[in-house]
Amino acid sequence: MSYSLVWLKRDLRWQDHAAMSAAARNGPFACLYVIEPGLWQQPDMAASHYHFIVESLRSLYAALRAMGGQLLILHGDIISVLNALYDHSPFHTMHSHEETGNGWTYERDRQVAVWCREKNVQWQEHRQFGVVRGLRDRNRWQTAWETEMAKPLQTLPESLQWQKLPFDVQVPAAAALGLHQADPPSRQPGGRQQGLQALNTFAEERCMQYRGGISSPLSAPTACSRISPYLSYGCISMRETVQSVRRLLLKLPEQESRQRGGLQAFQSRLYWHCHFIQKLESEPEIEFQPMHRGYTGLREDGWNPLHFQLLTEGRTGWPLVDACVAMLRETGWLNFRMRAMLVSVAAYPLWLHWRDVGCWLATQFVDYEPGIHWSQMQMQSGTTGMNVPRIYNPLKQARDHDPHGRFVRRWLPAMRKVPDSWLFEPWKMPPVMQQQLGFTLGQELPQPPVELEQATRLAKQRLFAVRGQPEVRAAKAAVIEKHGSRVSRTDKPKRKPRQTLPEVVQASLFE
Ligand SMILES: Cc1cc2nc3c(=O)[nH]c(=O)nc-3n(C[C@H](O)[C@H](O)[C@H](O)COP(=O)(O)OP(=O)(O)OC[C@H]3O[C@@H](n4cnc5c(N)ncnc54)[C@H](O)[C@@H]3O)c2cc1C
Repeated sequence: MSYSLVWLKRDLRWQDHAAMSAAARNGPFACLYVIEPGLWQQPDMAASHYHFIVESLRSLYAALRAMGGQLLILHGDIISVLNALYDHSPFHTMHSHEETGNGWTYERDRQVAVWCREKNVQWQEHRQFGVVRGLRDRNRWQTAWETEMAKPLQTLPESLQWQKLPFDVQVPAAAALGLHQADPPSRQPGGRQQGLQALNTFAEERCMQYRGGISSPLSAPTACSRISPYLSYGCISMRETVQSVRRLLLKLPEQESRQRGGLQAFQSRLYWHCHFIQKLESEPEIEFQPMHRGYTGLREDGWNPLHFQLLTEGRTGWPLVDACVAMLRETGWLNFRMRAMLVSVAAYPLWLHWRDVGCWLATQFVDYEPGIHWSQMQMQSGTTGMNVPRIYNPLKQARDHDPHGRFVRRWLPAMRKVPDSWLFEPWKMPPVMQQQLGFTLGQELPQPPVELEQATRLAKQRLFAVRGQPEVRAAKAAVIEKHGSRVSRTDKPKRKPRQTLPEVVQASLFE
């Protein structure tokens, strides 16, 4: 008897799984995950992503087995794997979730569509977030998001007809896929249980620190929810997350204002998750080209390999920047503000193009989600054309968010010897003092490669010269029309009408 195939991608769960639920309601089905060598050769992919995925697959494998089923995990390019399965036992339908991935997965999906047509296999793609494929009108987007989030969770029928296939699990070592980067030793572990644990501990307790706690790199690791990798690889679904938060909010007594405030602010971030992914879904080119094409050529010719090397090695000399790189290496995670600051330093004083910096950061973030990542890379580099460029000064950020140097001293051992008065600009310590403390400038204490204020001013001038061009100004409206948020214009309860919408809305993200 023929069956349906469920192709799992960034949706490593069975709960609230539209693709699996549709297949299971339609008779016998089999579940497949493919480890595709081509994907792992892309410059934005890293060993940490792979290990996280393998851990998540392990927990899903056990869960399906406990239900009497099977998770096929096969290694090879997707077309060969589909051919092998089809040649062994042909299937009539393939179900998967819509994926807003990188350029490689986009191209691969086109090939899969061709294969399905040739084999007469019906490929049904289901929505997994509030992201709309083929979106025509951004104005009604938020309403569509609300509708999607309010739908009942997808369930599996009580009696399941598993199609078992005689293929052994194939999980190559990371090195066999060419993944040689170190796995951050304190990275969040993959798996649904771990995702639920992060969500529950946050919703019940940690959310009380959310407001006011998410900006400093000291408090953010516990004040933030830390669910990002579990959403990125689909260990938990967006809908179940939104619904569980809303249920909790309904139950909360009015006087629990700290918890309520935290959960409400968190909820707005969940909305932003889909809002940013929608940009890449609507325009896959923004992985490679500026969102506003008028900024093409802005940084292309100025690539400075030394600046890039100092940044990626965490040796820029600006203590907060270098401490963030050290933390990333150890944990694979940073809070929003510190991510934005790293990109800002790269894009302005170091004048590095967002694409290469973005590939490097993608390999550092365990939660790498192409839609959020590339939209944010462009926003923080000033190439969207629609957001007022926000430039984070790393010295000011350090004064505001790590005034006593606890963070930098934790991550940069050399900083432990630096007296408080030189905490923010240690390279300015008089030579005698450096000698007394046993420092050699340029070694234990790197010296910034540029003078921060001057280099930032020059970068701003270059950016604003492009921004001021009449044709660039004229093209801005089309970018807003396609990608801008409409939250305060159409769907949000109206308080004060505002004109410069995207900038106003984004402000909430800079806490
Ligand atoms: C340059 C840059 C690159 C980024 N790349 C990624 C990425 O690859 N993957 C990723 O998940 N997030 C990315 N972010 C957004 C944000 O920094 C992370 O989502 C957040 O730090 C994850 O931690 P959390 O789950 O504890 O967040 P919380 O603050 O607890 O937020 C809950 C969820 O809301 C979503 N969210 C939060 N902030 C944002 C935001 N600003 N934009 C869109 N969605 C948001 C995420 O899904 C997050 O898991 C990036 C931000 C910047 C500035």
